[in-house]
Amino acid sequence: MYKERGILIVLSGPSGVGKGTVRKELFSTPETNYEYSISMTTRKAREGEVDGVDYFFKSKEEFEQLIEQGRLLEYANYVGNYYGTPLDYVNDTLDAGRDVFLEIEVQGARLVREKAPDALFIFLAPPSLSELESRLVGRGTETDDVIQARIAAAREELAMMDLYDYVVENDQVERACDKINAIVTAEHCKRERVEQRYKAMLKGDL
Ligand SMILES: Nc1ncnc2c1ncn2[C@@H]1O[C@H](COP(=O)(O)OP(=O)(O)OP(=O)(O)O)[C@@H](O)[C@H]1O
Ligand SMILES: Nc1nc2c(ncn2[C@@H]2O[C@H](COP(=O)(O)O)[C@@H](O)[C@H]2O)c(=O)[nH]1
Repeated sequence: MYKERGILIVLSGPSGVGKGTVRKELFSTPETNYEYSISMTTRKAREGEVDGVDYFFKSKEEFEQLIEQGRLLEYANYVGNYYGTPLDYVNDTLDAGRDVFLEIEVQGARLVREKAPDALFIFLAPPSLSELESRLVGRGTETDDVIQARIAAAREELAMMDLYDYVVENDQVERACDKINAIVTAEHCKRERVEQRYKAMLKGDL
């Protein structure tokens, strides 16, 4: 039986905007029907992060081997570390008719746009630059140098938001989640093309 391919959902935006927080909130409810693609990274695990849950933590050599073997849908070198999306997991899950959710930075999202133009691109925007900075500082997981580098990157990343299908402001986590779920539901309605099935039925083709 023909099975509709899942939708590749790409949530992107600057560091500290709340992508991880929004993603965890989305996945904490049983109604959420997406599969989260766990990324590979060469970054060191933060306190409490678990290999195979938060990321697959890799050495630089291991990561470069994955690149050479073509096993990543996309990857980026972001503020001194590699981050990438496993290709087979994404393809197998989409082929099984399940939606896949990527939470990635902006360079990577651009590469996905080239390789999978039918993906759904959502940019998570902060209420303001100063709020972005205070979220990044308040998280307390990076050194001052890294925070400054991420803020510098954020200015360039924010300039890319009009390349996305949708921009969702993360003023409140629950509100942002509701909007993302609504966008995905609408995208399913669009792709199901119910009206074409009706037209075929009315013509007697089905
Ligand atoms: N809507 C919100 N209002 C206030 N604080 C928020 C909101 N969303 C997230 N935060 C806080 O902002 C900080 C950064 O959030 P988070 O780690 O989810 O960002 P991120 O975009 O995933 O960052 P990175 O790209 O660096 O992984 C966290 O301390 C989080 O609790
Ligand atoms: N291009 C990709 N970016 C990714 C991927 N997984 C995570 N990320 C993004 O990297 C930055 C930094 O993450 P952090 O965990 O060190 O704070 C952040 O914007 C993530 O969304 C990926 O597979 N590809």
